[in-house]
Parts: sequence; C-alpha cells; structure tokens
Amino acid sequence: MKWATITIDKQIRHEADYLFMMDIDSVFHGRFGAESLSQLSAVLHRGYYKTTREKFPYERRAKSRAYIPLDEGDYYYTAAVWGGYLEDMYKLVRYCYEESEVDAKNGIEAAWQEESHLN
Ligand SMILES: CC(=O)N[C@H]1[C@@H](OP(=O)(O)OP(=O)(O)OC[C@H]2O[C@@H](n3ccc(=O)[nH]c3=O)[C@H](O)[C@@H]2O)O[C@H](CO)[C@H](O)[C@@H]1O
Ligand SMILES: [Mn+2]
Repeated sequence: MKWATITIDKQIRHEADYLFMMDIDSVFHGRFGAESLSQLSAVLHRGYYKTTREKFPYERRAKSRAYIPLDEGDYYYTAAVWGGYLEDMYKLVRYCYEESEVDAKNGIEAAWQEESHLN
C-alpha cells in the first residue's frame, strides 16, 4: 500500500476522478461498467459470502491493528476489487498502509495484509 499511497498523491490525483484497486491477474468474464461507480464500492469475497462471521478470515490476533473479534463484523470483503472516488480511496489506501506500518513496528503482519486492514 506504500507505493499506492505515494502514486495516488504524486500522480493519479491529477489524472483521475475514480480509482479502482484490483488484482493484476484479474480476468473479466462479464461487463464491468459504470454501475460500479460510486463513492466507495467493495465486493464480497467469493469464498465467504455464504459463510457465517466466525469463519471469515479476519485477523484474529489482538496484537494487530486489523484485529476483529469473533462476534463482530458483518461481511468479508475482497481486496481483489475495491474502488470509488479518488479522495475517498486515497484515505482508505493510506489508512491500510499506515495501519500495516503500525503492525510492522509491533512485529506483526495481518493475515491477509491490506485485505485484513480493509475489512
Ligand atoms: C483464492 C483466492 O480468492 N485468494 C485470495 C488472493 O487471490 P490470489 O491468489 O489471486 O492473489 P494474488 O497472488 O493474485 O495476489 C494478489 C495481488 O497482489 C498483487 N501482488 C501479489 C504478489 C506480488 O508479489 N506482487 C503483487 O503485486 C497482484 O496485484 C496480485 O494480483 O488475494 C485476493 C486479494 O488480492 C483475495 O483476497 C483472495 O482471497
Ligand atoms: Mn489474483
């Protein structure tokens, strides 16, 4: 998330109204269009949209800034597709970066890195 924070700040901010973060190896099987454009959009993870919350792969160690206890959280979002208004995404990306830096200082890396902090 460090590179993303810096690149948004230095470059993308001057070029775009929206920003989407996606896995670079994504394959689109259908149309992905303007219906996805909103302030912030996230996608429920394909592996967990039918499961109950205690099975979500949230970070479960209290030492991490991404920690979510077993009785909290309604959804598990994928970091493979998330996006929205540039400035809102910037805040979210920077948040994930800063939280992971705090974790690193405390000698821990969240289970699914930025996805854990996003959730
Ligand atoms: C089976 C499955 O659904 N697996 C997870 C994993 O998908 P994947 O197994 O598809 O993860 P991946 O190996 O594609 O890594 C995620 C993304 O991180 C980036 N990358 C990764 C490694 C690297 O050395 N350099 C780099 O730039 C790249 O954009 C890549 O597409 O990750 C996603 C979030 O992104 C989802 O949360 C999924 O839970
Ligand atoms: Mn992938």
